[in-house]
Amino acid sequence: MDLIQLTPLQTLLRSLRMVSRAAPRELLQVAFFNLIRGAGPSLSLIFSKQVIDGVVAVLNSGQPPIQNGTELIVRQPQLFWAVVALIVTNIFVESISSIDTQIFSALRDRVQGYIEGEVIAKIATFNDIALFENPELLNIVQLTEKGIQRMRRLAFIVAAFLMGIFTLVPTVILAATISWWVPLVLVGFAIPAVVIDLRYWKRSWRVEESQATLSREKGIYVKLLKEENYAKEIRLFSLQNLLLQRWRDSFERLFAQTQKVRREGAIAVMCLSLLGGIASSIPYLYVILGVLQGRFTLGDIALYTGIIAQLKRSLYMLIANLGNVYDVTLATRPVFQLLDLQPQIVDPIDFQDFPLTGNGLQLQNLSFVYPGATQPTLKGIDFQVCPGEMVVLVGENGAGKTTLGKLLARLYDPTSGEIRWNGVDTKNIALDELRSRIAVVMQDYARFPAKVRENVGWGHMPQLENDRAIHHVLQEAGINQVILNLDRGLDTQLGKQLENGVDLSGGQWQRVAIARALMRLENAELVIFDEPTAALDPKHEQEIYEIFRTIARGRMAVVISHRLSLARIADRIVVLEHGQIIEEGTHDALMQIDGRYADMFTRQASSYL
Ligand SMILES: Nc1ncnc2c1ncn2[C@@H]1O[C@H](COP(=O)(O)OP(=O)(O)OP(=O)(O)O)[C@@H](O)[C@H]1O
Repeated sequence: MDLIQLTPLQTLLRSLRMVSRAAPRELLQVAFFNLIRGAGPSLSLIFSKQVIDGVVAVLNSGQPPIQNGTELIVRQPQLFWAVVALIVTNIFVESISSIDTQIFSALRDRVQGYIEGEVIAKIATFNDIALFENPELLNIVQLTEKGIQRMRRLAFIVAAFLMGIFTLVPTVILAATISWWVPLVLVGFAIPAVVIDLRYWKRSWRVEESQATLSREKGIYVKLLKEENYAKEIRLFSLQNLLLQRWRDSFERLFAQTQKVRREGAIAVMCLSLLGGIASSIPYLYVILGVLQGRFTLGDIALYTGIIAQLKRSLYMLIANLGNVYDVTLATRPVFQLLDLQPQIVDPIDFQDFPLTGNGLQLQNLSFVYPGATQPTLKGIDFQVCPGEMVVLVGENGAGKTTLGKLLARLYDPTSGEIRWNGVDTKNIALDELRSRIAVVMQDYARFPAKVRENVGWGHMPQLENDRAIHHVLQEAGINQVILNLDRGLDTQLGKQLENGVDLSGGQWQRVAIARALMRLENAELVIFDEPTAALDPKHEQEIYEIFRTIARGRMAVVISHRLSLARIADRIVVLEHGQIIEEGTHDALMQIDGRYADMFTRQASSYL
């Protein structure tokens, strides 16, 4: 699975398109309000100048001072209306600002909701589990979280950018009335600031990208220290200090790297302010000299001081946002890399008919290399599972048994070779149809924080509300009585994460997972059980074997187990070592050849004596 490479410009354009798709209405509202807010300060400056010049004119006229409002209207209607206009403009701009906050929040939430939805929908509908097992892809998934945050920020940046432009344009026009070169000086001084800012953001993102692994590592220590699964062993083995120290080390390393970039950021901000200060002081001195030389009025000082401050503010608002845009562009790239990721396990373009009967499963010269791995986990696997046959896969830890189970369930496709089911290459069968004919209990089965009904019924959705069917499979899995004893029966919430949730023991959870697989039996022709009895006490093992026998009857069953007593009931045993089949046959036949299986069986049997 290759990640696409996007240039910053491509990412920016896609980000902007996504933001506009996410919240078109809110964006229009923000643009409208910013247009009004942007023009407000310039209007306010013009009216301030008129007020000051009006007041100075009255003071210099030698007439008696104005006593009240009526006299002001009669003697200086222009000054009166300038004051009214100034007050109304200021009140209007202020009141608009408060509405703006709400519109901004709506824009931010819409953008976040839309993009988060796209990302989780992509992850949810992605058929390959490599997304959850491959470090490079895991990094991308982790970086999308930051990308979503930054995309949210992009919505703000767009809004602030509009505000900056709408404020800048009238201010530049007003600034040019001081002299044509004033806007040029301010804009000219801003260019190096833009360059500094962009370089800072680029560096800062590189560090963040390189930190993804480190920050995941830090997250792992937090998880280990906070989650119940690890709590007991961490205490029993006194691992707290070790893990705390590791967390501290990762934190310090992350902090040191970030701090270095922050220092560079602080220097960038200082340079920006320095350049801004120099740029704005030149026209400011020019205006003061102009007043002293009689070219400008006192009102002009207020107007021009305001213009310079505002031009500076809006220019630097644009510059800072330009830097932010760059940062956003770099950070949102993983979102698009994830969205563009093409799953390798896809539905075939031309479905082949999937016959209900045939010669069962055939694995032909099958090899498999995990994405990113250099060595194959499975090599040259050839074997067959006939209809109605129960095959048990045995082998030492890491031999490749679970991997073979994943290939049979088409969670991965073989790197070479093929799996044929009733003569059809499984790659040519519609995924949903293929999976509907497989019932699986995985070694690391899911403990859904959901109701008992859902934990079981999700195995076969149409039966979710069928209490009889659910109780039946719970009975088969030997856990019905436990569920009947719960206050709310099938509607009891399982898992401590939920309020009033009930937790089950490891063996009970395993039985629930078995019951879920049993729900599929109506359609399933292949059952795959990976360590189905690992969490069960030996007293009940025999009972579970009986269940297997019932389940397997008339179906193909592939069972992965270290309990070799289970292997005895199999029609055939396949022994894996280092990803290859080294022995195959019935229990008796394998005992007779006195090879690896016989050795494992004898060792295991002697440990029970
Ligand atoms: N997602 C993965 N990416 C890379 N390598 C993997 C992955 N999952 C498993 N492996 C490697 O593949 C090999 C076989 O693993 P697998 O889980 O199939 O063994 P197993 O026979 O089921 O072992 P066990 O009896 O301990 O469950 C191991 O060396 C393991 O490190």
